[in-house]
Amino acid sequence: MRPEPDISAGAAPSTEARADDTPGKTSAETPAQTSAEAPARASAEAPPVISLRGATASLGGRPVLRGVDLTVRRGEVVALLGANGSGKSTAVRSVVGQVPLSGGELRLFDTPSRRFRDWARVGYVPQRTTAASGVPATVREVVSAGRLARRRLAPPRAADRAAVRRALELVGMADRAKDPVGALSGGQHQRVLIARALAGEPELLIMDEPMAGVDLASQEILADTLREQVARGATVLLVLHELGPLEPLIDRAVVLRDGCVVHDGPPPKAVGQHALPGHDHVHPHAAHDAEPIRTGLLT
Ligand SMILES: Nc1ncnc2c1ncn2[C@@H]1O[C@H](COP(=O)(O)OP(=O)(O)OP(=O)(O)O)[C@@H](O)[C@H]1O
Repeated sequence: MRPEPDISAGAAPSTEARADDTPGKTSAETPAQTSAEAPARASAEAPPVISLRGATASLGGRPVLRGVDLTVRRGEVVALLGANGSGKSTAVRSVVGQVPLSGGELRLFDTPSRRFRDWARVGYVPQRTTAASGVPATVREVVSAGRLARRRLAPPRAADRAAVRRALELVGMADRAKDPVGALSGGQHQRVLIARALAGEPELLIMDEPMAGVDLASQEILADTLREQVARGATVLLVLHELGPLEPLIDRAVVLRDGCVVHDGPPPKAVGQHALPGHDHVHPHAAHDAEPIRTGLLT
């Protein structure tokens, strides 16, 4: 079982986890910030950032992932789709080390997960919960937590404060920096959680249903924010129920059903009747005898 990492969703990696670490890259050195390398995005030749092979995992004694293969290459924006309970959250939680794999292989930035320590390269926005609304912290404090993995326990420096400010501006929350997070609407709260992940200037951004329960205005801000991350060369894995305003950004969709991948390719189009709840989507490229793909876009 792998140790559970602390990543930019909250705390800096533990001292133990860093014991055999090689010196991490500075944000200035990371590929995500190197515009000359940006053309590699979405290329089949780009190196894999996430590689799950035959991944299996169980929760509460029940198999939830049953042999998942998922590759996300540098610069790609991949949507993980599927009906409720198909295993999407479990798959991304296994990628960030919160759910141990019982079998298969996970590599991050071409490093076996058991040896991966460079969590500052990863930004994770978990599925939204209401738990944080009771936390007596300001918006700036929550977003600043996203720098901890980069600061490595050192006091915040000008670069840290600037990154926090930039992240707050990106999600349109700069004017709320001093407000308690408990005073925010659901959509604003989600924007703060995304700003927390962005403050770490991650190369890989993983978001679990970032649009769920978010008002239209916040959705548009989040779509713009993501567009900006994609433009700077970030690699993105998104758990989504429907593509919605993010559709133009998605390079590829992976659809899960009952813990197995049933589609890996172009994002399914959800238009007209296909967008109605409960519709079983059949992808145009599916084999003739393939069962309908329940994309979970709206189910
Ligand atoms: N902590 C847990 N203990 C036991 N079973 C769990 C736990 N967390 C999730 N499950 C079960 O694992 C299965 C997959 O859950 P998961 O949250 O990964 O699905 P999902 O595709 O993300 O669903 P949703 O779209 O509803 O978020 C579900 O049947 C769920 O009930």
